[in-house]
Amino acid sequence: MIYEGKAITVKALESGIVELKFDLKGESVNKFNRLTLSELRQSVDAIKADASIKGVIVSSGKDVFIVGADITEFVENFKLPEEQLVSSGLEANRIFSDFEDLNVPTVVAINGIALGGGLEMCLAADYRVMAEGAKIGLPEVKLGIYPGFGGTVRLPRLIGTDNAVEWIASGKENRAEEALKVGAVDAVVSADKLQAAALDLIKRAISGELDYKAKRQPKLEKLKLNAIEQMMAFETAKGFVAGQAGPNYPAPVEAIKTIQKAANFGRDKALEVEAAGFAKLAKTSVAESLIGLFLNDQELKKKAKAHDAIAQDVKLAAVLGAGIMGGGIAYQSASKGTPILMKDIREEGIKMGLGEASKLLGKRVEKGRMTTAQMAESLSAIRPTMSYGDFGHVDIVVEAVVENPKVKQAVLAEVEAAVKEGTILASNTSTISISLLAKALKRPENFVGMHFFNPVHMMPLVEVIRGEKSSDEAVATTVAYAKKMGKNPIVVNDCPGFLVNRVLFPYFGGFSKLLSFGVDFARIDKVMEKFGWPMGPAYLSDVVGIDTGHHGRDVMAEGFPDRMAVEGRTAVDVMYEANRLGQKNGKGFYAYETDKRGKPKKVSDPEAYELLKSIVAEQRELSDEDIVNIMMIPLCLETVRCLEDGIVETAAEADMGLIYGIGFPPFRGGALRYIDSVGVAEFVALADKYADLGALYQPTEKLREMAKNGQTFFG
Ligand SMILES: NC(=O)c1ccc[n+]([C@@H]2O[C@H](COP(=O)([O-])OP(=O)(O)OC[C@H]3O[C@@H](n4cnc5c(N)ncnc54)[C@H](O)[C@@H]3O)[C@@H](O)[C@H]2O)c1
Repeated sequence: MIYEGKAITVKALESGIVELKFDLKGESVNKFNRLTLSELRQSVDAIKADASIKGVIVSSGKDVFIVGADITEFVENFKLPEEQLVSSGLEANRIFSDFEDLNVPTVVAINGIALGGGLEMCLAADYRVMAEGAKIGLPEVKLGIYPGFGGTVRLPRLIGTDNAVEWIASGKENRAEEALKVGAVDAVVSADKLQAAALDLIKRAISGELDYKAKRQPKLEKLKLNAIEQMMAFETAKGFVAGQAGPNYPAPVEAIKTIQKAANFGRDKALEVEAAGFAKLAKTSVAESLIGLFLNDQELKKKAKAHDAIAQDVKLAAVLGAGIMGGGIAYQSASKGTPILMKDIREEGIKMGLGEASKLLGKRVEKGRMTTAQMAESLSAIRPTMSYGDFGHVDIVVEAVVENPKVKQAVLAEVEAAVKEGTILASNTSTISISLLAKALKRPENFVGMHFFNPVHMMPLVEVIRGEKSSDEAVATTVAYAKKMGKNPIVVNDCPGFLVNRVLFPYFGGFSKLLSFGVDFARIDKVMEKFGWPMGPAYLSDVVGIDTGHHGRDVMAEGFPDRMAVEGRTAVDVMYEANRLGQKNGKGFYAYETDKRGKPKKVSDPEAYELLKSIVAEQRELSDEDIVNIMMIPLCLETVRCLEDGIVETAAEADMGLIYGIGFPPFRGGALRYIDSVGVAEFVALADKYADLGALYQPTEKLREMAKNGQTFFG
């Protein structure tokens, strides 16, 4: 044994060939944590010191090669001052360069996924052999940073600037055939032949049949592009990538700028450019938010998994109501492999639900994601019915009829009588308290909320609501069913609006205030879209439906009269009374025309402006910053209240709920991380500045305490 550590071993294979194997003890995958990096340093030194070594094969003892850096370590690491980040980056890079500079040939056997630092390790070797099923890529931009172990230097020198820019700026994972095509790897073989192929390569390099030094050389030199070619490649790429990523996600463009800046340098100088840019990105709030988001998502998955032990298997589901939501739920369940009965009281309802499902399936066939046979199979897994005939075999029923407590209670009592004892009943209500609906049931312990978002097939979140009497089994089974449907479930406690809508309505409260000050809604939309929302509040109201918003607002006002009570006529009342219901009837805040592709296109409508004149209480001149604050403060404070009231258990779940449920700008990390990034004390002071706008702008006592004590939501 030449080296033996907890993450890496180096041992002799045969006639001067050694194997450097990554196999992190106590973990299911290999990752580049501090330990692995320091052991790589020692391994490389040990190889260097042993003159008998003639060649090195790098391999993995796990199913994956190396999944990338240990992202949990980023949080601590990135707190270091920028200069220290640069120097630790350069120190890490010296290890990879020393490995690359070994006086003997090196071959990597990529048996499974090799991402980020994992791929950068491979790039430092002379030759790469890849197993057919493996995937490689540099996904760092998804975390608001770029590759920092030489990826921006070695990849363009190996596969050409255009390909490297595409790989790095998109962060995509690449299959073996793509990797081979662009020259990122030298050979692709079936998994069982990988070791033999690596051995064969190294022997040929040792014997001199392959010139490994010539193979290595381009990675040590400047890029092979003349000035004009460079300008063409980089300027076009920057423009295109900036357009795709948008101004709030700087990392992809920074990566291109770095490749460009280092284009005329040899490896070592180029690595210095990379390290400087990496440290800058690591210190941005975008990187902090996106890394936080990744870690929050991990926490969410862990929490959802904890329910598995007591969850019942859902073999057959049912949905009541074949409307917008019912149709979407049926499609999602069937296409993910759980057959579902779809019941409605109206023939047209069923036709609509089925029509919606077959439209969505048809689109998947069109895009080549599904065969027509699979489409037929999914469609036949949706069984439309107008009776409770087969409900005796159903494991879970999702109720998605109209949003009316009396109707829902009646329907739930009716279905309870038609199902077996252990069947879980779940309501897809958007706002009505689960404990209230449970009052109509004989077995309230089997009842929970299962709140999907529209459109069901697109929106990743499902809120699973635990009512006062819901059992752990009912919650666990619903969580498991949501996961099986490909969704991210978050368990929340009961209150009107649950987490997401309880937080969304105060945001609309802010919107109402702005309109009462005479601010143009189209300007508000623009400002909030620039802030990072996928659509502004006026457009969102039109998409959701003014009637839905109007109704929800009243339910929330009843639930939280101290701060959500409606004061006088608002913009939503005006629109509702004028029968401007939004996209569904072609006019709301905007008017809607159909574009060439048959999609609704919003246009300005003077009539809407005329109507809104009646609700302007007082004309105020407000800056764009005021608009953001007036919209965001109520949303953030309500999220704080949800956490304090125990509606949601952790800050991570609250933030992820908003990102997955309503498209809160991911680069801002969620409402609570947004407060952290403003500074808790600064945020409280900001809210106090708008105190005249009412109770929605009132920080909680606990938040004031946090501000005083210098606490944050995320460490
Ligand atoms: N639309 C959304 O954006 C959205 C989002 C999340 C949750 N929700 C909630 O989902 C539920 C359904 O909303 P929707 O937008 O799909 O409504 P919808 O009006 O499109 O559909 C409701 C369907 O229920 C049917 N129905 C009525 N009474 C019934 C009964 N007794 N048995 C069976 N079917 C019956 C109706 O015929 C209709 O087809 C509501 O509680 C709503 O608050 C809606």
